[in-house]
Amino acid sequence: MISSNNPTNKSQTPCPSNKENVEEPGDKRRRIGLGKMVIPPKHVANSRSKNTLSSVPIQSNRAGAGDSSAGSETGSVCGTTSGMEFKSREDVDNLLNEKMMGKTKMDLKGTAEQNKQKMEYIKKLRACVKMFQKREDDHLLEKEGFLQTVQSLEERIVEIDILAKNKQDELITELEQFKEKHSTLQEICTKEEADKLAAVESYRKEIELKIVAEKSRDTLSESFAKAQQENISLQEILKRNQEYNSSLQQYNSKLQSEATANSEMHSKLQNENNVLKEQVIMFRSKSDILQEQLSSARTSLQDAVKEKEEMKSNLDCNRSELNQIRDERNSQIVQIQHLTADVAMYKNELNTSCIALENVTKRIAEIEVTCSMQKEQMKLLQKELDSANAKLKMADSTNIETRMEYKHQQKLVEDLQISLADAESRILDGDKLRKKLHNTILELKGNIRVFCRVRPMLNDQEHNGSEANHVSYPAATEFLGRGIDLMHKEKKHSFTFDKVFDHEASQESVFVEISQLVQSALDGYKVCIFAYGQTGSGKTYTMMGRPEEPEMKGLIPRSVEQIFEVSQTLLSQGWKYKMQALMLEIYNETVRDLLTSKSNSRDLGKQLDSIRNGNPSDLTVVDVRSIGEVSYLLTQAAQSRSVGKTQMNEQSSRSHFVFILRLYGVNEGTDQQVQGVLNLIDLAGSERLDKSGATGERLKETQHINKSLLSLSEVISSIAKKDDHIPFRNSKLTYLLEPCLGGESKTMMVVNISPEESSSGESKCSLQFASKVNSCEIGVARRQTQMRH
Ligand SMILES: Nc1ncnc2c1ncn2[C@@H]1O[C@H](COP(=O)(O)OP(=O)(O)OP(=O)(O)O)[C@@H](O)[C@H]1O
Repeated sequence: MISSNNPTNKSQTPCPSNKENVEEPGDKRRRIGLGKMVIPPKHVANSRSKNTLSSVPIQSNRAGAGDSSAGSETGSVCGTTSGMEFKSREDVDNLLNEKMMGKTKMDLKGTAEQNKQKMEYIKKLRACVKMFQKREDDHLLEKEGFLQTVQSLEERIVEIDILAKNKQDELITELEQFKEKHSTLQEICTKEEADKLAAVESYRKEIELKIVAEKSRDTLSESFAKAQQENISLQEILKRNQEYNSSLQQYNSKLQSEATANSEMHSKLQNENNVLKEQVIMFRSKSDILQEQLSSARTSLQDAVKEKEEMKSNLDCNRSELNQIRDERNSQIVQIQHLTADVAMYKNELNTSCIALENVTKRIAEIEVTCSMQKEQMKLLQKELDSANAKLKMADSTNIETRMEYKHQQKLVEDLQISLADAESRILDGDKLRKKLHNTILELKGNIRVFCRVRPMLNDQEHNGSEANHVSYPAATEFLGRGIDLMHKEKKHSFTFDKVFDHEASQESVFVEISQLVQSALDGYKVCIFAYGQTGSGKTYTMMGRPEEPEMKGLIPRSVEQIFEVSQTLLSQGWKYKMQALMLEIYNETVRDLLTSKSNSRDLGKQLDSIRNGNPSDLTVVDVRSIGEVSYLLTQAAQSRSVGKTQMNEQSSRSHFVFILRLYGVNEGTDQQVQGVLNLIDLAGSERLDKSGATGERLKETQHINKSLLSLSEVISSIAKKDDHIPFRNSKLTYLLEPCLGGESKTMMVVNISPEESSSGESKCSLQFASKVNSCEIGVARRQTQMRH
């Protein structure tokens, strides 16, 4: 009985009692004839026919019912065998075993009962044989059907084979195509992979180059700063040396004047000495005379003493004579009195001689005192002379030392001057290298540089207790000075720019970062710096500042100062510059000249082409020769500019302010010519209409400002997407900025941010716009240089 596609299994687990599972061979044929895909394989068909007995349960009643001829032939048998069933091989075996249990057919001596049983048995056997014949017929029919089926199946198989072959061929060709495609794709893949690797490599190299360039820029800036420091300290040393030198010269001349005074004094003293010597000689001669007088007085005194002695002896003689003559005394008394008078006279003479002697002695003593005094004086003078000589000698030696020191200092000054010149040339070289590196970095980056500056809280805001907690700066080295984090609606937004200045950054520190860019204008580049941001965020402060206060000066006055100062120093290298200033504003989509009186000011919108090309006929172009002239023009322009009060800013710029400084440089030595342009732009502030509370004229202004800033953002988006068409002509502002944004110039944007939390939405928009600007590749700026004919 075939009830499934697995007859083998059926033979193992037949299910004869389950009639619902029984399937007629005819059914099978019908099933196969319907062409269903249940096709028994050949060997299954064979095994089925072979195992019919063993595997197919036998239903003799069905065989009997289905075969009328058998029924007629074995009618009695059927009658007696009704209900006889050969369900399985066991039934047949049982039948055969029944025979085995009884006597043999040949045993004819059995009872009638036995005969009846035999007849019954024979009937059964006949029924069994008939059933087998029937089954054989059925099987033959079935076999025929099977054969037909097999044939049709074989045909079908052949068809299917052909189809399969065709399909296989198709598949093979497809496979080959796929293989080809696969190999080409693999080639592309490997190429792509190689390109990717090359790109990654070149990107890595670029990053390395960038790092190297940044490092060398840093080291150069350091060495430049150092060189500047050295320069300053050398200049200080030089100044001090010069001061020291001049003080030495003063000291030297003082010493020389002292020396001449000393030599004058010396000669004077020598004169005095000579005079004194003459006096001494005179005194000596006088003394000699006095000595002679003294000796003659002494001899006369001796003579007088001798005379006195003689007289005494004479007196003695006379006394003896007196004694002798006492007698004769009376006669000789007169003689004695005469003699006494003579003695008295001699005594008087002696006294006068003594007095004269005393006088002479006194005079000698006086002369001796004077002489000794003069000797003392002479000694003193000699001492003074000696000390003066010693001083002179010392002054001479100090003079020599000073001269030597002077020479040494001169040598030092010369050395310092040489090293100063060396340092200056190194600074110049460093400057050149830095310029080159700066240009290389810009060329490598090829994009607009963007700085971000956060305004400090204004006084009244601080008093209101407003805090700028929502703005912070990442401390990671990678983002230090370049990153800014903004909290808006409890979400953190991080941005990175070329430089970020916090609220404490000074005007000077901002300018230092752009000074190289300003310098490029002198080198012949077009330079454009513009400030962008929400109204009241500090654009005008950044660009103009307060020019009257040195610390508060903004980028425009500082740039002008640098341009003029550097152009002066470049004179020594043969460069002569001519400069022209232009100032205009774009107000409500009209272009106005700010250097003409307000009454003369009219819309120059149609002249934007000529303004861009550098030959405007109606715009005032002023030749400027000094910082003062430009400052005057800036003040004039500031007065003409459209400014108004808004809810966000006391003094809000209601227009885009454009300051253009054209520079024409000629080098007399090399005949080289350069043409640079410095565009400094203070954009009007973006403003949310609901927040600004503007109405009437203010509303119109705000709408124009927002529209032109929107055009700017559309232009930036197009550049960032590298669109074929950039909508520069959508507004006057973008049309004017086209040369700056189109790759011809070195461009930098300062995005200004208000620190108040209430402005975080606008700050986010500004920072997002700035990021987009930062990612714009605008190409490489070209230097405008040529040779003079
Ligand atoms: N860095 C700063 N330090 C000190 N004060 C500042 C700074 N930046 C801006 N301010 C002050 O903030 C106020 C607004 O600044 P400013 O007028 O420059 O803004 P703005 O962006 O030009 O505005 P608007 O677009 O309306 O013209 C001014 O009073 C200015 O002096």
